[in-house]
Amino acid sequence: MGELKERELIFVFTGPDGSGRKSVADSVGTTLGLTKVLSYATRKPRPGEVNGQDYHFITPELYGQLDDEGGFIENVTINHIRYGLRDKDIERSFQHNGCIYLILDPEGAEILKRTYGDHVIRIFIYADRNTVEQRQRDEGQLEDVIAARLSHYEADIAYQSQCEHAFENYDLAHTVFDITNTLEGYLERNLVERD
Ligand SMILES: Nc1ncnc2c1ncn2[C@@H]1O[C@H](COP(=O)(O)OP(=O)(O)OP(=O)(O)O)[C@@H](O)[C@H]1O
Ligand SMILES: Nc1nc2c(ncn2[C@@H]2O[C@H](COP(=O)(O)O)[C@@H](O)[C@H]2O)c(=O)[nH]1
Repeated sequence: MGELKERELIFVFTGPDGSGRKSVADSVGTTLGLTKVLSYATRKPRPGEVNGQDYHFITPELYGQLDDEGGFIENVTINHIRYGLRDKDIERSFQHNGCIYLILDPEGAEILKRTYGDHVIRIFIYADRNTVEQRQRDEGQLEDVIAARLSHYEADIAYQSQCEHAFENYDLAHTVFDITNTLEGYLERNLVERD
C-alpha cells in the first residue's frame, strides 16, 4: 500500500455535499479518459443511481466482513452510513490506466493524500451554502438528511486551503472546462517526461 509508479496519479474530487463533485468529476473523467474507482457504501441507491456505476452498494453485513478482512484503505461512517475504498480496487485500476479519479469527503481525501503523497491531486469543488442546500432539496432529499449534511458544511469548506486546486461550481460546463484544462497539464507533463 502507498507504493505507486512514478507517473501514476490519483485525482481526488472533494468539497461539501451538494457542491457538484460527482457531476463535475464524472464529466471531467469521461473527457480525459480517466478510470473511476468506486467506493463501497451501505446505503440504498438514490433514484438514478446504479450499482457498479455510482458505488458498490453492499449490505452492512458484507461491509463488516470486508472490513474485518482489512481490505479498506479508508473507512468513514457518515449519518449512520458506512463508506470505504479498497486498496485492491485502486491497484487494479492502475493496471488499466495510469491516472484514476475518485470522489471523497475531505476526511477521505486527507487519508489518500497522507498515503500516496504527491501522486494525489485534490480538486476542491464548492458553492455557497444556500446553493448546495437548494440543490439537495431539488434532488428530493429529506429535510433531516439535508440538515445533517449541512451541519459539516463549514468544516468541509475549510479544507479548501489544503487542496492543490479549488473551483467554484455554478455553471457546470464552465467548471468542467476549467478543471479539464488544469488536469490536462498534469497528463501532458506525464507524456513529456516519458519521451
Ligand atoms: N453547476 C451546477 N448547477 C446546477 N446544478 C448542479 C450543478 N452541479 C451539480 N448540480 C446538481 O446538484 C446536485 C448535486 O450534484 P452532485 O451529486 O454532482 O454533487 P455532490 O457534491 O456529489 O453531492 P451529493 O453528495 O449531494 O450527491 C445534482 O442534482 C446535480 O445535478
Ligand atoms: N471518506 C470517504 N467518503 C466517501 C466515500 N464514498 C463517498 N464518500 C463521501 O460520503 C459523503 C456522502 O455521499 P453520498 O453519495 O451518500 O451523498 C460524500 O461527502 C461523499 O463524497 C469513501 O469511500 N470514503
